[in-house]
Amino acid sequence: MTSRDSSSPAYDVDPQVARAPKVLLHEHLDGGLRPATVLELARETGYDALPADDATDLGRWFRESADSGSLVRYLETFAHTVGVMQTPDALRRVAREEVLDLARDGVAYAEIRYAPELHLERDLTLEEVVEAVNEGFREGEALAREEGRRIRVTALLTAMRHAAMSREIAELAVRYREQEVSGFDIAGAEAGYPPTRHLDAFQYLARENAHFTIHAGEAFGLPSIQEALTWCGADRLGHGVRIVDDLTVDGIAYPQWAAEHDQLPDVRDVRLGLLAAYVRDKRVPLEMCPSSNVQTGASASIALHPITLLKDLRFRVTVNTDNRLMSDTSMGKEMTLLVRDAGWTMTDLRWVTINAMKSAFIAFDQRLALIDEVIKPGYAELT
Ligand SMILES: O=c1[nH]cnc2c1ncn2[C@H]1C[C@H](O)[C@@H](CO)O1
Ligand SMILES: [Zn+2]
Repeated sequence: MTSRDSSSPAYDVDPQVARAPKVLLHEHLDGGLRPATVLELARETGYDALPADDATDLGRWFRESADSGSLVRYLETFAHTVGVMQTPDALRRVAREEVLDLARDGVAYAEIRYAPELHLERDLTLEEVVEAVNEGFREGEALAREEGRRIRVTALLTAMRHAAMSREIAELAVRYREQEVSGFDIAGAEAGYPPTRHLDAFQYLARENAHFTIHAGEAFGLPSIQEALTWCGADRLGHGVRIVDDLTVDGIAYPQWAAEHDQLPDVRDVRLGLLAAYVRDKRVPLEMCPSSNVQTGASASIALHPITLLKDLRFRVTVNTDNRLMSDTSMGKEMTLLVRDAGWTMTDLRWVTINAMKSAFIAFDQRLALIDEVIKPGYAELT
């Protein structure tokens, strides 16, 4: 059984983790709605296909449906969030609330991604979608400031890997680069849709000196990671968890070793293949999302999630939520789980937070300022 035990008791965010400044590089706008907002927007916009009519039941439905052990089935749940995000007001509200929720979770900097092409059912233009979301992000930042919380959010524009709009979306991202759109991504079902399908978009972005990340090494293994990095030139990997397929433990391929052991290996027994060594040597940021991976079957549990091994091997690991609604999670919860189930310390959390800030798509001086003025002092205050 690879899916998460959905009957496990609710747990609280560790109080010290709650106070720590956080950086989030991998969160989907359409995966982070409040259940009550999904219900209200459905009512307002006439969307009548929701599977529950009460916020608690709906939240549970999303989490349990996403607990399928399959990325493809996990992605089916997005029909209901995307379904209610088809008007400027709805997009603005969702964006505003997400920023506020992240700020309350202690997030100081976030890159939130979404696929503009999924929000055209009611004749919005791609530009109208981006502008509505941007307005919501700015409103969310202002509301957070009123609560005494400082957060900055930039957008990543995603193209769906099964579709054929990546070049257009890449151009859109470049057009809005001065308006807090910091990069580009491809997402959706991975198997059967290799990153090189979108080479034209990536080569365009490279010519424009623009940044992009690619969902790779989540539901499909090393060839996807190899293509994303060496053919497409991705700055970061979305998930990248399957890079462990290129490790050996005592001469045994890691997946086989892991199937036979109920623990993580000693790092001294681990050897890196050429691709894994390349990822570590080049400091390629891995946008890892532990709970999401347990739900889609990429990892058996948080305790056995490769993020801990990769951290101990000093890969450039970052911790992310992916989809707070589908995983019933937050940055505080992901970090608490790593402390509780995988033995992480506050020093580890500080390290991955600085890793994430270094790997963000905003300008170097701005990243440095957040590290020196927010993250380091924030962690110093915890002790
Ligand atoms: O973890 C994921 N892997 C691949 N695609 C994903 C994941 N989470 C969300 N998506 C898809 C579904 C959304 O509708 C889309 C844009 O945010 O991205
Ligand atoms: Zn994702």
